[in-house]
Amino acid sequence: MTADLQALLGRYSVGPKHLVEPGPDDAQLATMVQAALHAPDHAELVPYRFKLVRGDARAQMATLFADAARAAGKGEEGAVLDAERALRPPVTVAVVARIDLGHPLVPAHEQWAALGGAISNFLTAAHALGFGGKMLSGAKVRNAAIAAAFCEPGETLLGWIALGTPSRKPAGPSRKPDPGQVLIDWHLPCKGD
Ligand SMILES: Cc1cc2nc3c(=O)[nH]c(=O)nc-3n(C[C@H](O)[C@H](O)[C@H](O)COP(=O)(O)O)c2cc1C
Repeated sequence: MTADLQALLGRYSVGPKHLVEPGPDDAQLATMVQAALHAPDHAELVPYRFKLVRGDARAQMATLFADAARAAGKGEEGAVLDAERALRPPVTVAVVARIDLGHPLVPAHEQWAALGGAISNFLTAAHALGFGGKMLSGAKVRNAAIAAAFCEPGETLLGWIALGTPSRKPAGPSRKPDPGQVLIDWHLPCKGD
């Protein structure tokens, strides 16, 4: 198997609990974004932005997360847990969608598909560079204060990619379905079926 395929087939998500320093540096992050930009993207709209949260900005995001947890009725324990989700990963990348609902050629679902491909390429590049990462969302993406802190009008906060050095290998075997469940020979349905 080629190294490229090994990186692709060996990728797995690593949650914030299992991410430690060091996080990726500027050049490594730029490579991840380059990989994201190589995903299929109809009309090259680049319908997304990645916003880096690192250093002191993590504490600012932690405050937003804790306030959102309190507003959602999670109490002080929930607030501490959610703040921890912002503080633990060495680097977090907020994923912001910029979907043009009125585009004459590219409908919204194609733009979302382009964003999905970008996230996938980003995470595969992170893995190939030796980092762990996980795409995360949760109800807090719909919290008004958090959304306003990350988005311009018309943008949507999809979630965050937590990034760092994995402190452990995946817990068990891959839960992915057999390719045969997904790859199906197509024929025109017979009339009367
Ligand atoms: C847009 C998006 C949001 C996600 N949000 C969460 C989340 O909030 N919590 C979570 O545990 N997994 C979430 N996931 C799934 C994980 O990122 C991951 O894909 C899943 O745990 C499967 O692990 P794997 O990537 O190792 O196959 C999300 C995935 C996507 C694409």
